[in-house]
Amino acid sequence: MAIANKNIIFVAGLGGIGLDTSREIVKSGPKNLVILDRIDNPAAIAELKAINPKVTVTFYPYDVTVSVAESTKLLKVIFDKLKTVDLLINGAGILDDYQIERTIAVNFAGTVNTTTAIMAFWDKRKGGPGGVIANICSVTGFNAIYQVPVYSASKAAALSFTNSLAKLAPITGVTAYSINPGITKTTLVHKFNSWLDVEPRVAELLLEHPTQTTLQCAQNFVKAIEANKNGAIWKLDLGRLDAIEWTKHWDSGI
Ligand SMILES: NC(=O)c1ccc[n+]([C@@H]2O[C@H](COP(=O)([O-])OP(=O)(O)OC[C@H]3O[C@@H](n4cnc5c(N)ncnc54)[C@H](O)[C@@H]3O)[C@@H](O)[C@H]2O)c1
Ligand SMILES: CCCCCCO
Repeated sequence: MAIANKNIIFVAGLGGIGLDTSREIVKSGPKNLVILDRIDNPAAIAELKAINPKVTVTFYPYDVTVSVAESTKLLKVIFDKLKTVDLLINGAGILDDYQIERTIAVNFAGTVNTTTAIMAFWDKRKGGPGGVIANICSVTGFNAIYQVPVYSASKAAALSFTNSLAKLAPITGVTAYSINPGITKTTLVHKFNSWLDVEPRVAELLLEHPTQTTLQCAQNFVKAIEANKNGAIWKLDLGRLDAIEWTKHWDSGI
């Protein structure tokens, strides 16, 4: 998908990975970049507008843990204004294995509910135009950081959901792919709690290994958007962008 002249909704577009990705997206000249986020950062919005004045950058406060009905109400405001939306990026995530329910609510249910809400506007069975969803999951969805099993499982769940969305594209007209960053230096990863304190030094130990910058991640994120490959499982690790072949161990047959 060429980003130029498209309308993009970016949930969590102001975070560490999010803001650098928003910067790279704006450089590619979409018509609208609508950022939904729990954090409000007017200076960041102003900076994005200044990067490319031709792009209309708007912000709406949004917490992905609200109901589908609440999400739908916000999306209606956006669709009434934009008329069409080409890409939804779901990027919200927390990393704190003390917060079990909230981790599942933000990282998994938040992605599911926001996706479910936009289907009302896109589903071709209701005369919708279809659309594209990019879900930010994680390499921990492939193989866990087992000291944060709740976080890792929430990302595996989001990855599984995204893979199913892609398989359902012929029915719904909505395609989907996952964005799976490796360890990327943001505030999320500086320090975080392991589950039941099984490893108090988990962040310190992980950060002893090579990481990537948010800019490297963002530049590869844009390449994945441009590739626009339904069902792709993109690994964005150590400054690389690689499509992962998922190993099939069982097939439902349907
Ligand atoms: N940094 C990494 O190493 C890494 C690796 C793989 C995946 N990820 C994922 O990338 C995404 C961004 O992470 P980051 O490292 O930039 O961290 P970050 O903490 O800088 O960004 C997290 C983003 O999620 C938003 N968010 C959190 N809770 C929310 C809620 N309830 N409603 C709406 N928005 C909410 C935050 O406001 C922020 O914009 C997350 O989903 C994270 O799990 C990060
Ligand atoms: C340093 C640990 C970062 C974990 C986030 C991977 O999704």
